[in-house]
Amino acid sequence: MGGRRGSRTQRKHFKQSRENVWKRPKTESSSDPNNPAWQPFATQNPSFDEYYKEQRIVSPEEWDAFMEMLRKPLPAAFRINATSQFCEDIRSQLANDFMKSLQAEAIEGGDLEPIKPLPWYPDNLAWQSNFSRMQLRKNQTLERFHEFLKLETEIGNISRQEAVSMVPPLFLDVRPDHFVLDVCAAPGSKTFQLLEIIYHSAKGRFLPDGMVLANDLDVQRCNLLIHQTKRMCTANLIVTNHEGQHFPGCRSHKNISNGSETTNNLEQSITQLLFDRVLCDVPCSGDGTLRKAPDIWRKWNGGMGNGLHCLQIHIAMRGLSLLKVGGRMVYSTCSMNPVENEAVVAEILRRCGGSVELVDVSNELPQLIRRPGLTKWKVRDKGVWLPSYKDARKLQRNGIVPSMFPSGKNYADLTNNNQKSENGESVNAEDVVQPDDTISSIDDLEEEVSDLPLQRCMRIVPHDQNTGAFFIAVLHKVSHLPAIPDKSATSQGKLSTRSELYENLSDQATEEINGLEVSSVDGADEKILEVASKAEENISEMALEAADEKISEETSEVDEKISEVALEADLVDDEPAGGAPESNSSEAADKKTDSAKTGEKRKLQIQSKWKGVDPVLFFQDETIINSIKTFYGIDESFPFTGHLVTRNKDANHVKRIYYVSKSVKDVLDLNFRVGQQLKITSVGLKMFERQSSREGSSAPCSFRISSEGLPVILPYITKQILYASPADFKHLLQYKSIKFADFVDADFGQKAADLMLGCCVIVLREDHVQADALAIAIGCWKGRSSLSVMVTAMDCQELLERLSARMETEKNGTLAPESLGVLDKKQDMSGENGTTLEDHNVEAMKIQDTNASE
Ligand SMILES: C[S@@+](CC[C@H](N)C(=O)[O-])C[C@H]1O[C@@H](n2cnc3c(N)ncnc32)[C@H](O)[C@@H]1O
Repeated sequence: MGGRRGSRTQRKHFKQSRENVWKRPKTESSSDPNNPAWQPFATQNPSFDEYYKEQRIVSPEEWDAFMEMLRKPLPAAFRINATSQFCEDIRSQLANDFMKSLQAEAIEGGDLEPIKPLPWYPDNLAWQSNFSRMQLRKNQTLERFHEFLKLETEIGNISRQEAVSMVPPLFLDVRPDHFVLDVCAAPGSKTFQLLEIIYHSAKGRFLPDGMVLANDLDVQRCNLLIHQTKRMCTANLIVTNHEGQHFPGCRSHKNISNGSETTNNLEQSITQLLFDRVLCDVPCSGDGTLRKAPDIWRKWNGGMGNGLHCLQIHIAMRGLSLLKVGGRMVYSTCSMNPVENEAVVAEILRRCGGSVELVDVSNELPQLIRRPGLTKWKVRDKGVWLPSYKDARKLQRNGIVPSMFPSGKNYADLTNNNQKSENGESVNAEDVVQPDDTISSIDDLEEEVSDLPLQRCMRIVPHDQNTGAFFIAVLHKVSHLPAIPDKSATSQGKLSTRSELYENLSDQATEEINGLEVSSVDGADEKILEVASKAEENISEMALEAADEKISEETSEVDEKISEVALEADLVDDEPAGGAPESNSSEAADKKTDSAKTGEKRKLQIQSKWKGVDPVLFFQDETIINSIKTFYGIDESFPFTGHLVTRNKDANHVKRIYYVSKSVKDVLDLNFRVGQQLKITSVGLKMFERQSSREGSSAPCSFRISSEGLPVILPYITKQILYASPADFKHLLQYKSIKFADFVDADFGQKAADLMLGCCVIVLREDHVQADALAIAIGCWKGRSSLSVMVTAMDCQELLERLSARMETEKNGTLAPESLGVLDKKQDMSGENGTTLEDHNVEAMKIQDTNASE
């Protein structure tokens, strides 16, 4: 079953592409070679050649090899889900079965290695196949491999992900207790990987201490991410929907114990949302994915990166301000453009003035071939090369800012001999050209070279190891960020008026760029106005950081008020959440007005209620909680109180109860205290679902355990749980519903008959005395005369095959699939009993248990 026992949800709506869905939509004619209108993609673009030759991203001698590789299709890469209970089976199937059986085909086709583990990925968990899609369909051996890839992806045991895209999470050095922020997370490949790393290093513990907060600006992509990560079955994930550059700080100035709000636990809760690790996989022009998305050849132009540079800096700066001192942040793009890469890293280093270091990670992942970051590059704008910012000024290129250049210098400061920025404030010493730097004539200046250690950045180029291209920089926060004024678009580029900014950005807003649709007029307007107003107000990320970190008593009080007011305002038109008191609406409104004056910036983030987003509420209905505990005999040691949440305001009609880890619970507690600054689109692991069938409502407990939640609670269940022999377990998977009298093990049949009506858990009896979290177990329905599985047909098939394969491998002789009467897959799935109870409804329940209405 997928992921950590797998989410059994239908994935058909999300099939198009998990990794790449945020990219440009393919036109019908461009994607289907069988369509008569289909034309092969042009795989050249003269401006691309000119741009990158000039940037010298590879040496002139390598240019042809680089271009040749860019024109070849990208080999398929995938990762085995390290937390899947079949991880080892799959790894061994790849190494022992497919590697050998595919070898002959590969040699025939001229490839030496058909599939191979990526040497730099730990534990042989990531693989690359050298077959193209067409080849995979060619013959039976390949088709079998193709089917394997499809099924295991569907189940969640493997994830298709571009090899280079797997690199950034590996450099984050994530540990099981870390709080990790994934700022631009959708569609979630790296979030999934981060969670895997947390779980894997937590050594099988189903509730690690850490958590991942995955954020994305685009709500639809957030939904894709939620779907994708469902397969992880994790209680340690929060998904939010914010602009990364304005991600809320959630600073609470009350040091409240957890217990005062939701529990009696006296542990101190967190008072600010800070992270041990931050991943900024920012929106970019994406030309590193040319091999996978060849339509980029046609769309590519030299200005694409310029339009994203400032946003990338803002997102990265916000990421750094949310990072704990001592923490690590990875900045990455799938672009080859230095303006989106080294220039951004250089600018954040300058802004952080020594509080952030670029880490030399040359000793980490030594088998990954990478090249050092560039220290010199040029900027191209509207077909003209600009070696330094002075050229941009000369040519009045308003869209170009000093930080795009290697030196980051604003020559206006030089020529004006002025140590003040344009808004009159002192600028960061590192940005000012010092006297001994003075250039006698700025016309002398040709090519700029950065004096920052940008060679520590990593560039992955396609022809080094047959991949896409990627850029990665690893940053370490050594101390609090300095409080310095913003020197973003306005002060740097003399873009002092809204109209200038508008014009500048409109020029750039011509392309649909990865993850950021700047082509739409509305979208562009919104972005432009936002940047313009930001520039006018001179509100910087640094100022926010300063406010966060060097907060005075006074501001602290103000913030607290804002939070309280926001919370109260929330409560006026909503029901109390988390046991917080109700408030008087006019008072709240007054307070809100006062606070609004003092906290204009923050007000934007603290909306009293997030429109269109279900509230997150702690579930505290003791009657229901106790009925669940009693029915399933849940051991007292299972942390229940304060860990259950719902998204339904109507306590009487709660359909799903989600479980959250301690780390997520702490963040939710904090979020309530700060007036729900986080716009949470998804949180928690679906643990219990209300039975709505006729039989279900007559069962003693109206909630069943969901498939996703089962692994977490399994070790704590003492009632409604049975251990089936391999033969009976397989029969259940095969026939889906079995009468008590028909079980091979009559004793088991009798025990099943003795269970209470309703949901129960059947564990595969191995050597376990007691089920542990890694045991193979399925949710079933105990009807009046039979037991029915509550698992999707696809998951049943996967489980059956995996169990059969395991048993064959173990060669214990007695449990060969044939001897267990395992039916042919097709026969099995097409039968009436193929209907399963996943996503149960009344009808499904009736069909499954044919005797239910007796
Ligand atoms: C390169 S993709 C991220 C890919 C993702 N990390 C993964 O591995 O699956 C960039 C993402 O940034 C999002 N995005 C664009 N602008 C953003 C912003 N201002 N704040 C946060 N996310 C943003 C896009 O919606 C897109 O999903």
